[in-house]
Amino acid sequence: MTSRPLLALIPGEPAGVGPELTVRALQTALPADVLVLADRQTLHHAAAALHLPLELREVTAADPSQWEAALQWAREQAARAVICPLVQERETIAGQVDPHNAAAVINALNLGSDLALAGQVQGLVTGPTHKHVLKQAGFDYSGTTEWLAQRAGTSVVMMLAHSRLRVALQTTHLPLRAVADAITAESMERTLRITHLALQRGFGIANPRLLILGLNPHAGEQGDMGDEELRVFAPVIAKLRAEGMVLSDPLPADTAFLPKKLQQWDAVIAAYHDQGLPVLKYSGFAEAVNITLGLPYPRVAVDHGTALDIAWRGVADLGSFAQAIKQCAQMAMHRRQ
Ligand SMILES: NC(=O)c1ccc[n+]([C@@H]2O[C@H](COP(=O)([O-])OP(=O)(O)OC[C@H]3O[C@@H](n4cnc5c(N)ncnc54)[C@H](O)[C@@H]3O)[C@@H](O)[C@H]2O)c1
Ligand SMILES: N[C@H](C(=O)O)[C@H](O)COP(=O)(O)O
Repeated sequence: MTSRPLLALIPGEPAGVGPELTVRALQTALPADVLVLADRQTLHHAAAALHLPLELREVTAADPSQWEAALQWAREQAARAVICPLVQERETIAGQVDPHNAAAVINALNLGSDLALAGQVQGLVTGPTHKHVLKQAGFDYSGTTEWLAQRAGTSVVMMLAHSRLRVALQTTHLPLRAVADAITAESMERTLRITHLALQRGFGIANPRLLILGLNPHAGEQGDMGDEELRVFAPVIAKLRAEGMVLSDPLPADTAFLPKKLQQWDAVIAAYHDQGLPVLKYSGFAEAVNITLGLPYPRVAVDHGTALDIAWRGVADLGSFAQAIKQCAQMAMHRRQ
């Protein structure tokens, strides 16, 4: 038995950079044992394209009693991994998504979720998925965050983070037109509570300070440019402040990210995806990770997409993928303690 956590590792979209990053990560000393959930041939082909060694030992998800011997074999040498194979319908062509292979991606996410919910793995690390090809194949999929939340039957918050900035989102993969209506007093309160609790429990911040971005330009300019800040945000903030939470007023997003201002806060709560993530990615692309707060297990993903334009060429930055494994391992250890 080892004290290292066991994480399920899902490369994501086969035609993207996920298989390449998986193979490259497996060449390095990892801070956790991993159980790869993917198509075996795709990983071998990616390794061959990169001229990298790769040995895979197959186990079945249904029989965890086999796992320890296989994990011990993998620990002995780099470029070895244990895999629960999820067979794709078609061979992967790097850079070309194929809806026929979407089911294998979804099956990997479902298996990873089931294993994590059952406590058979202590966390889930995911590479990038291609939202459109999964939708095209008939899955009601808007993102892995939402998919895992639904399978776990819980509400979650998407937070992207690097060492200098954390950004949590009130809304995720929605058309901009739908954003204002999606932010209700209930949804906002839920987002703030989940983020507050996750920062306390997962990050050791005793009383997290949350900087809340307004929805409208100039945070509504006292209601002249939109009244959501007065009508929806302010009452929720007042209610939670009365419980002791440290929350800013709704602040204008254009100056909220000034480095001096950020020093006083532990996380920024952005109203929508492209209000918060461009700043986060500009300031830390390839070192940041995407953490799903509120799940009953740690789930950490990369901060980038499938990068079809550079897949399997060996030029993709491994930083975010490696950091996702490290962060998930740390969170799993923290929960164990
Ligand atoms: N975590 C995720 O699952 C995730 C995140 C973002 C986007 N996506 C999905 O990925 C697909 C493509 O999205 P996109 O084109 O907007 O974003 P993208 O991140 O795939 O690509 C944007 C640009 O960043 C570059 N890039 C991405 N990752 C890189 C890396 N590791 N190293 C170096 N350069 C890298 C790409 O080459 C491209 O030029 C979409 O279907 C989107 O939904 C998934
Ligand atoms: N919104 C994230 C980003 O832009 O990086 C990413 O698409 C999230 O994807 P998942 O929910 O599929 O992890």
